[in-house]
Amino acid sequence: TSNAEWWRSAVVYQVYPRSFADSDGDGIGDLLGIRSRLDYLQNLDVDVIWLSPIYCSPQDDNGYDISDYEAIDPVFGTLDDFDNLLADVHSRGMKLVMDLVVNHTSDEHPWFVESASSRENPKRDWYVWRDQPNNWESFFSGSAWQWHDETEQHFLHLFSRKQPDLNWENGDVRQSIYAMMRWWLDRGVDGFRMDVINLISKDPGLPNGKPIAGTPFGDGFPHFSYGPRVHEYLQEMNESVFGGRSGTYLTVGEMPGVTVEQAQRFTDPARGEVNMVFQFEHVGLDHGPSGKWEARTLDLVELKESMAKWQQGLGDVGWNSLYWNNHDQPRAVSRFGDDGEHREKSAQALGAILHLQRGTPFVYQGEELGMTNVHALSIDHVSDIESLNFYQSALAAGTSQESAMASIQRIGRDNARTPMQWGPTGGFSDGEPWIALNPNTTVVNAAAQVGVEGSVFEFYRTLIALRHEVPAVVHGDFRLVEPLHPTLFAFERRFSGTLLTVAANFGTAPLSYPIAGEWLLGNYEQAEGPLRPWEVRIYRQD
Ligand SMILES: O=C(CO[C@H]1O[C@H](CO)[C@@H](O)[C@H](O)[C@H]1O)[C@@H](O)[C@H](O)[C@H](O)CO
Repeated sequence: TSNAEWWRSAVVYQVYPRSFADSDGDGIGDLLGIRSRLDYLQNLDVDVIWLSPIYCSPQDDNGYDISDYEAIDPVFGTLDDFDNLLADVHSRGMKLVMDLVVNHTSDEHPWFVESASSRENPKRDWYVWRDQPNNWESFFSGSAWQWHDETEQHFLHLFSRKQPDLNWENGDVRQSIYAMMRWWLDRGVDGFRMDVINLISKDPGLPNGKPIAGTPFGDGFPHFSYGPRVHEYLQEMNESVFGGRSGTYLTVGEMPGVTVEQAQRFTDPARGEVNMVFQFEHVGLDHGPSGKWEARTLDLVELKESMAKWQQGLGDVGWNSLYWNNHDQPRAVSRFGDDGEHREKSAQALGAILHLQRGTPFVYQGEELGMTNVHALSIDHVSDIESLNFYQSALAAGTSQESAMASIQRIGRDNARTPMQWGPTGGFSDGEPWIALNPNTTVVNAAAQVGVEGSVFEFYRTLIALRHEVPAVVHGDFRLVEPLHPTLFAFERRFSGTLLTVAANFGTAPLSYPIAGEWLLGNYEQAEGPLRPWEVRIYRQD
């Protein structure tokens, strides 16, 4: 890999600052807390740290509603704390990527305050105002439009009412965002994770979406998820922000609904847009017809088919990001594995299946420990705006509290946001955490795993070492084997004479699958014979 494309052989660790490590006992994680845990991340040997938003924000959506892009929210610390953290990260040979949230701002951002002050304000056109709303629904339930009494118009917010969408058609908006990004690059950051960046271009005229049965809304998604100018904007951004700079940066675009064909265009290096995208196909396979809140049984054959399609689809052009979970998705081991009897083995099997694929793996904080979903006892324990809005609208639509709570317990975002489990009593904070600790911290915690052979942590450390040492892990092409097998997930990676074979048993019934070559790694002690419950084996042939 040329240095220019260092991100192809990198492993990224996502930190959710609110829940990672609290240094001042206020119950909310912060920058000094993250800094105090850099030994842990260096020991795991990750290459990049992605920080979810730490900017000034009313925290309506936990920081994804920004009121000042060039200031650190005091709850997380100061710009000095940030500079010191960045210097420390760099001195350890790691890199740091910021979260770029520019499809929308907070309604408390001065840009919106000005825009809302009067119809004549020069920044009126920085946002999307209309006399008449269309029928688009917000991602967080309800209409995507909010009436504004003072200026008697509606403004667009695809997410919460406190997250008005920016109007990217306006060149001044774009130039202000590019200047802000350059400001952070000048400060030394190594790239950006770009929030819902495929939503920034809306279809002209903002046409109504196809009506959604049983709701007053229409499906606006096709009209803003791949707008006519999205490629133009990303190329302009790339040129204006990264053009002419000697350094090379990691850019990953979060793109709900993106297809393989679109991703080939977004990540083709020749087009100068982004290095990789977060696609959502595999994290939508257990969504029912009406969306994420309706359960659908996950089928391994479908999961394999989806992953193989993306592996092959971006095999020649472009590049994949690889992830099982993040701060918006439930915990991987609870969703795709078995967080009961086989928690450790299934967490390790999931880790191997993801990290041995072609692309850049993202580890979400706590995934390397096999952290699980938390069984939120009641709506009073829920803090995520998406879940709270869903609960309200579900009850208004006649859903029972039990069934709405069951959906939130299964797939709500708070499952990913409980405090990092550093020790048997938690170790996240000396104060009362902003969100309840998962009581299984007594058994699932870093102190019980770091340096302990056979632990999920040590297994993840070995997977990351494999990517750093074995070129085939980075560059090998991908071939799925036994695609229709209901419990076997197996594939091959080939690169300049090396063949890696990965085979995992996604069940508990013994599964025989003989593999040729030298046994490289597994989550059980080495043994021939059938694969045991949630066993994964990696073999190498040269
Ligand atoms: O697609 C997004 C966008 O998420 C990004 O954008 C959202 C708005 O900024 C923010 O809430 C998320 O935290 C951020 O990652 C999610 O809202 C997703 O659809 C949903 O949460 C899954 O249920």
